[in-house]
Amino acid sequence: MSQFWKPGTEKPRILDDEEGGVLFLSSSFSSSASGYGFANIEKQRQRLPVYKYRTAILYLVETHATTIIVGETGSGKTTQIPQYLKEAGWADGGRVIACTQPRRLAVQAVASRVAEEMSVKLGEEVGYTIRFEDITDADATRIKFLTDGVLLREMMDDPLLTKYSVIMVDEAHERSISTDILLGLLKKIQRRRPELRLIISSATIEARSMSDFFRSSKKHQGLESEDLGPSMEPAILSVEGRGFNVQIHYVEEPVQDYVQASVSTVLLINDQEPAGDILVFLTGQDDIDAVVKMLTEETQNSRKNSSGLIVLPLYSGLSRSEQDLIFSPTPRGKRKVVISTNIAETSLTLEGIVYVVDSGFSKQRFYNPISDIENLVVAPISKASARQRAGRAGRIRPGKCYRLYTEEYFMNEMSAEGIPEIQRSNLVDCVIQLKALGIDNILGFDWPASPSPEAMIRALEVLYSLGVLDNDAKLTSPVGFQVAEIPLEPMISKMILASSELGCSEEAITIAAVLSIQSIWFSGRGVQKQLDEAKLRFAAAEGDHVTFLNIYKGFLHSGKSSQWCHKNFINYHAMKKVMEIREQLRRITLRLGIVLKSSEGDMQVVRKAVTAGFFANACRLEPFSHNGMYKTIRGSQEVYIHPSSVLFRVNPKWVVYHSVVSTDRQYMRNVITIDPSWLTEAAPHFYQQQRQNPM
Ligand SMILES: Nc1ncnc2c1ncn2[C@@H]1O[C@H](COP(=O)(O)OP(=O)(O)OP(=O)(O)O)[C@@H](O)[C@H]1O
Repeated sequence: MSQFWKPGTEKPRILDDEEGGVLFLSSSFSSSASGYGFANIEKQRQRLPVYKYRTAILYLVETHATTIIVGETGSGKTTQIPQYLKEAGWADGGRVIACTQPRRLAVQAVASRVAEEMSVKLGEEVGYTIRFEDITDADATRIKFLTDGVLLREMMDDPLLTKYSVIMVDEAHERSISTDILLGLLKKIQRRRPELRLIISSATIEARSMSDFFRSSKKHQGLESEDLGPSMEPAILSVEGRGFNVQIHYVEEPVQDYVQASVSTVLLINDQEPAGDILVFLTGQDDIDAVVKMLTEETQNSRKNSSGLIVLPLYSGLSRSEQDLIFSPTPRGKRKVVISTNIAETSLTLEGIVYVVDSGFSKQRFYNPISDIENLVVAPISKASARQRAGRAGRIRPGKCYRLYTEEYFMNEMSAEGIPEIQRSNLVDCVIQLKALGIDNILGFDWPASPSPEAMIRALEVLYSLGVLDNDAKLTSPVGFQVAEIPLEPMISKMILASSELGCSEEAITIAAVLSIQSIWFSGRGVQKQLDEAKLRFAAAEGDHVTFLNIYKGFLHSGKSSQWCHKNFINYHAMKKVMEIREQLRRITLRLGIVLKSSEGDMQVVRKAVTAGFFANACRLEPFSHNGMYKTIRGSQEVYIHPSSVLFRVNPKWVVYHSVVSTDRQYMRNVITIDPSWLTEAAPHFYQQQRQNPM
């Protein structure tokens, strides 16, 4: 491999020695630990770098309201600290220790691991909660893993999060939108509950700014403690040492096509490297499915070595059984290749992984408040992400990471850290959550990183037009509160509420369930023709949402058959997930007093309901356009119908879309035809200007 790859020279450091006030201890894996597997879990726990800091961590948590822990990936922060806290009595007297993660998959995986380490049944003493899945026991659970989004939702019922004694916000360096909102709110809660302990754990050196963030509040509020309570000054602890050594290799020349390059790299590793599974980081379902297909063909074409490859995709929305395959042990003589989005980037330990292939890209959200479009864009990752990705190779033995970019690029061009999600997202969701928690002055909210005022104003405007906020920017009753209560994007929730009045709530919850997952279609290179033919069998002239209803009906008719899905190029596991989510939504809507009713085939009301939620995403086909160019009504942005839509090349005059992805152009995904008069009916305020200037 040496003619394509060269070993890297970088020696990453965790924290600057010059940083004052940082408590340093030193630890690393002992060399004897580098074997394959340990005698038992307890020994394994004690060999993690974080173990040497156990006493220090417990001391700091006891004496400080906020402790910031910085440690490299694999040092044991996530799995060990909650257990140390439990052992030290922080879960006594019915109290609960919470540990948040930005990603659902990480929550499930880490909870399973901790339950295993503690020899308890998952869902009892150790449990987890993610959206649409609660594996906890209200009486028994003492350590609870949950997504940061779920903890935010819990605040709606219990604003001071009274059942928690310690909340550990893990992977804070990822700066997910929910983590940032959570940090702002936790800071507020601490003022009311000084006994609550916070642990902010991060893999990068942002500790200093995080500490300033928590420090400023106490000083401002004059809450510097004078009694015997914990110090309000945040403590910072740097856990040195990480998992096993990971050798980094870079390409010598930039690669043109990372999909092709990932395939060749996997095959090269398979040909030339000893046993060990491979984890490949790509950007989304499309390129993952393409690589899975190319590698699967390779194994079937009986290349001498590649027949032993087990190729598995990994992206959000996989079913439990598909996930289990990823985590299950690799059979003897085989090599697993997991092709993943960045959901495997943090907190996951996939036991057999020895090799990581990093494309250097991920799909990221970028919102432009001027055009009012939130794009999902394939963009370069940051150094922090690259290190996390490499870290997946050194979890239980030494590993290697192959970066599909040059060392020079890594050193000189890659940004150190990503932009916090809150500064590149549409804020509709975030505003409604804060409003539901009674935070009225959103512009004045204490953010770890301030979102742009333009994005905030746009969000307030959309929520006002959705009927969720009133003239005083307070949640309306009942619509605003109901929208906040449904754990979906506010526009989808509004569609469901509108459907109740229009008599098509059965259809609306089906559409909502399908929109909540990535795609129900099977995809992959080389099957486009069959896929297009399959789509035609269900395609509805009204657009994708009605097509989803046809598919759902067909699936039910088939007796929810996997063969039926296979024959029609529909992803069976995705359909099972749709059924699960739909069932949950049915329960939630019933609780909210929404009467479930079918429109019995009247698709006009269904389209009206979609418009009532998604009016802000309305577009008109440009007159005389020969290439299917649309312009958004608000913002006048150029957009096109995505080739995956049943309306691709049909190009009806008026449409609303669910989301936009950017590749060579801005493409609308999930598109439905509308009558423009419904827009002014649904959102008179929003379309005021267009009325003055007739459409
Ligand atoms: N499911 C598992 N099977 C085997 N070992 C595991 C498992 N989960 C964790 N470990 C071991 O525990 C170590 C520490 O994992 P942990 O997730 O606590 O680290 P971390 O410091 O939080 O890293 P990250 O920032 O990547 O989450 C792993 O490197 C691995 O050696």
